[in-house]
Amino acid sequence: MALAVGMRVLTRALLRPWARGLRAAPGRTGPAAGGGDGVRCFRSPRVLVEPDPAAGVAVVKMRNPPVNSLSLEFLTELLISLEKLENDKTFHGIIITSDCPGIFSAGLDLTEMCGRDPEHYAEYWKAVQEMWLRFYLSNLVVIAAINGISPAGGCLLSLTCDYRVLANNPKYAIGLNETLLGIVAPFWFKDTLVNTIGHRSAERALQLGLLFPPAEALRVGVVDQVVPEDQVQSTARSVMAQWLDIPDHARQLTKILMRKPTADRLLTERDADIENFVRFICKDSIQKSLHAYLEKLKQKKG
Ligand SMILES: CCCCC/C=C\C/C=C\CCC/C=C/C(=O)SCCNC(=O)CCNC(=O)[C@H](O)C(C)(C)COP(=O)(O)OP(=O)(O)OC[C@H]1O[C@@H](n2cnc3c(N)ncnc32)[C@H](O)[C@@H]1OP(=O)(O)O
Repeated sequence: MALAVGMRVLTRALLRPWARGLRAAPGRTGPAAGGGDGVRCFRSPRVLVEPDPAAGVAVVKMRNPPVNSLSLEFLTELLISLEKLENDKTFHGIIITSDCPGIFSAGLDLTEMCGRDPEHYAEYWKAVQEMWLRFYLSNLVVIAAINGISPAGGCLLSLTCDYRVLANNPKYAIGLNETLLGIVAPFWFKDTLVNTIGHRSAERALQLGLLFPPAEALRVGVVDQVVPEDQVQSTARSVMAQWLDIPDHARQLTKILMRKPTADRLLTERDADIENFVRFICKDSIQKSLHAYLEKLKQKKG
């Protein structure tokens, strides 16, 4: 008993620095509907939360069609959903997945980084940082059930999770492909990949902008498991049960021990990182590359 209380105090002390200043901004979430068992169901236009209170797990479904691009509004809604779940003692784990067929997330929303003013770029980048910090340091067990393609920011979101299950579909691929767009993955994207697959594999993947199909993703370690498409959710649920069997405080402290140095680096350089991003993204050459890339995506159809 005394040990459990001591662990709780220690956990709070360790988590406190991240809790401060990391609260999600108020957004457009809909009213929480009370469930019959007292557990709240969270609704927002782009995030669907399906709670399973008996298991202590909630499934968070991203539904920002057509491609779940991480727009400012979508990021805000995701963060608010995460915060609500973290603040509800019913939940110990979340499974993040997509409600858009064939696409987990197309990554950062290119329209947020093109043809806007520097203030907008700064606001957007702060939200991207926030998403990374909040998911990376979440006290919940976070499992990605990756049921679609997951480039760049979509891959980053998966990499913040504790475990990744990818559907075995040859159309799906995952990786940090920024260089293919003529842009550079920031140091904290790079650090997260290095922590997951090691320095050499990360260097090669980042320079070449590799998008790994399922078998390759598993071999290099970008994902932990590849399963038939119809088993992605059930696999995520059974992996979650294993993780939830571990005493929560011990697991949370271990997660923080493993991730703190990486998160600290961004926390201490957060403003400089925003300035760097704004300077980089405002360059004519970068704007031209991004415009050309967006045009190519649009013309693909016609
Ligand atoms: C040393 C100095 C260092 C300094 C460093 C400082 C700062 C670093 C600077 C920048 C870092 C930025 C990091 C960026 C991270 C990112 O995530 S960038 C986004 C990367 N994403 C992609 O490359 C994916 C692009 N999309 C696709 O490949 C495809 O859309 C698809 C996901 C495979 C889906 O294909 P399909 O189903 O065929 O759908 P469409 O291509 O037709 O797309 C439908 C519409 O969606 C629009 N769209 C697609 N992706 C995005 C996106 N990421 N953002 C916004 N919009 C997107 C697409 O244009 C279509 O729109 P329309 O319907 O035509 O209007």
